[in-house]
Amino acid sequence: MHPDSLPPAGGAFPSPLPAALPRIALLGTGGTIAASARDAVQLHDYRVTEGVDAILAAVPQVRELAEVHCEQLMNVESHEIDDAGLLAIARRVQALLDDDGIDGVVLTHGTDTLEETAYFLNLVLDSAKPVVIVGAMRPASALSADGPLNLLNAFRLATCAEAAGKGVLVMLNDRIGAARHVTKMHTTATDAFFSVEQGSLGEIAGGVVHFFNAPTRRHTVHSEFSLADIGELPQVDIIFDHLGAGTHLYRAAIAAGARGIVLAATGNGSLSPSARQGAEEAKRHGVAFVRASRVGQGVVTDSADDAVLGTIAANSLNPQKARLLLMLALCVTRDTDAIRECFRRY
Ligand SMILES: NC(=O)CC[C@H](N)C(=O)O
Repeated sequence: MHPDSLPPAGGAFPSPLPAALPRIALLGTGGTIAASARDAVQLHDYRVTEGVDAILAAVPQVRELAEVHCEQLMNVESHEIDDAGLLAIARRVQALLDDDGIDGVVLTHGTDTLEETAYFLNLVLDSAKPVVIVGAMRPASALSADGPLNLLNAFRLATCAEAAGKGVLVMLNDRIGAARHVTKMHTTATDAFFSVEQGSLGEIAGGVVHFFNAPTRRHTVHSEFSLADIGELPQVDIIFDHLGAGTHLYRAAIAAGARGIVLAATGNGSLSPSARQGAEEAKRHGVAFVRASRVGQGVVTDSADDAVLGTIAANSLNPQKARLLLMLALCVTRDTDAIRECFRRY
């Protein structure tokens, strides 16, 4: 060894200053990740009881990855979140992303409507900083609870340079989902989330983030939608079509002030006779009408009837995501062709 590289007599080299940890905001909204049940084998009948501080305290390893700024936005099951709550979440996330002292955001959320919040944020947030939404399928009190590892993985992702600029990401069961594609496909299993068309963006294995894909649809900094343009979200209702459907739900939606209707149509966006009458009624009232599919996979293709009825194909968005895109589109335009273009672009 060269004498210069020897430690000074009687001591080690002065240790380098520890690198500053990324500063991540952890926002709690509730859900199963924040829930507990009466005993460890009670997996499905539980209540939201834990604050986001307690969720974080259960995973001390997070503190090795990030300096955490914790905030409780609400503490509810995600099927209780309304449009005003969604907007409030989005505005707070944006404010934190605008803060130079914050490098990324992790949001805990119930899984039932997680994909809706994820897709909405993906469309409205104006930042390339990582935003990761995380939930759990088993309550915190359960044997083999999945929340703690999901949370650690969410921080691994939010502190990974590669996660920047990829839109809003969803972390459950080791897999990285893109907000545009990921959807809940199982009622109770820990592998409840899938991205059917695109597959996962990547996974966390061996504690390391691995990306395999990137989102192809516009999002975040490339999206034309902005929270600044939104006062409140317009009413858009989803109607589920089926054999033997009636026309009353279309009339009710229009009478209740809907500015848009999304049809969870059969097959490739086919309209039952009642849905067709509903679309005609919507057109008479200037209500936008989107044909999504109840099938769960595939693109709803354009139809010659769209020109007659003024209907809009939802591309591959499921009805609940099509609803969010239609709400945002209606904030900026009433033009059917412009809304059609949104469904091709996002
Ligand atoms: N696994 C879950 O998070 C579902 C629990 C609850 N229904 C929610 O969405 O908040």
